[in-house]
Amino acid sequence: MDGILRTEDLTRAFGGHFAVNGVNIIIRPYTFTSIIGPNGAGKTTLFNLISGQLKPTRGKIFYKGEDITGLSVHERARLGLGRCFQITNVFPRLTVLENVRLAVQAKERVGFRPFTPAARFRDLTDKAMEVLNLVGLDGKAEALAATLTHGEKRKLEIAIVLAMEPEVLLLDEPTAGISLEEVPAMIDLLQKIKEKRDRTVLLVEHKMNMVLSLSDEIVVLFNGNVLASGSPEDIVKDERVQEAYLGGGMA
Ligand SMILES: Nc1ncnc2c1ncn2[C@@H]1O[C@H](COP(=O)(O)OP(=O)(O)OP(=O)(O)O)[C@@H](O)[C@H]1O
Repeated sequence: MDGILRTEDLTRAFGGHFAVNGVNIIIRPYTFTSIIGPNGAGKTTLFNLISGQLKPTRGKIFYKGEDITGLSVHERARLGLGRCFQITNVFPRLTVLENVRLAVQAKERVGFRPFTPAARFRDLTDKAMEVLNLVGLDGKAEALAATLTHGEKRKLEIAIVLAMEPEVLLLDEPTAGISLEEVPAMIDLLQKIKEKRDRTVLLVEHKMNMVLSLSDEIVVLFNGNVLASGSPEDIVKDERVQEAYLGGGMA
């Protein structure tokens, strides 16, 4: 089975150091899959290889059976791989709604336009509000993006990517840097995205406890290799995984 995404012997070296080393993973469509591992395990490197920000030293990446190894970030995005690009994606002087409406508009530019300009504007606004509703930022629609908290900015960033309707949503540590009080709301949002079951989600995270409840599948990286992969139940039982996480203490 090919899955929606598959890597084959995916490898990236920096100098003599193999950050990702011969990784073979298969991501099944419409699943929520998390890539976890201790610091330095190679998660971000693997993620950057999948999104196209980094080129592999060796190996291949397939999307829906097609070899996309040579494609740029933008070409991959056009095929349906949507990645949250940190906060740089957000225009701080625009409102939250304007930020998301621009993303809806960018997505629809390529599509069929049956509306008058006014009706089209309403339609874009409605679609943007729908996404803001999902991420819980509808109450902040008219706020300037610059005034959001860090956690809200990360939600906005997710809203912008969701507005572009990617088939695969790539999320890089969505709780990184946000305050502890904002973490449960982010987990709730990830849960909601999962429950919709309308796209495949690939999450990179180093907090084991956070991904156990969210994930259908977990891939554990250690020293650039896949240490284990399987359901959350399989992963918690795996002794190699327990050892990798501080000799038994799951982080
Ligand atoms: N651009 C780079 N140049 C040199 N070494 C790098 C580079 N990027 C990553 N590395 C090294 O590759 C290894 C894997 O790094 P990576 O950032 O992928 O790990 P990670 O699992 O995402 O870690 P963390 O949880 O700390 O973010 C580390 O040893 C890191 O120092």
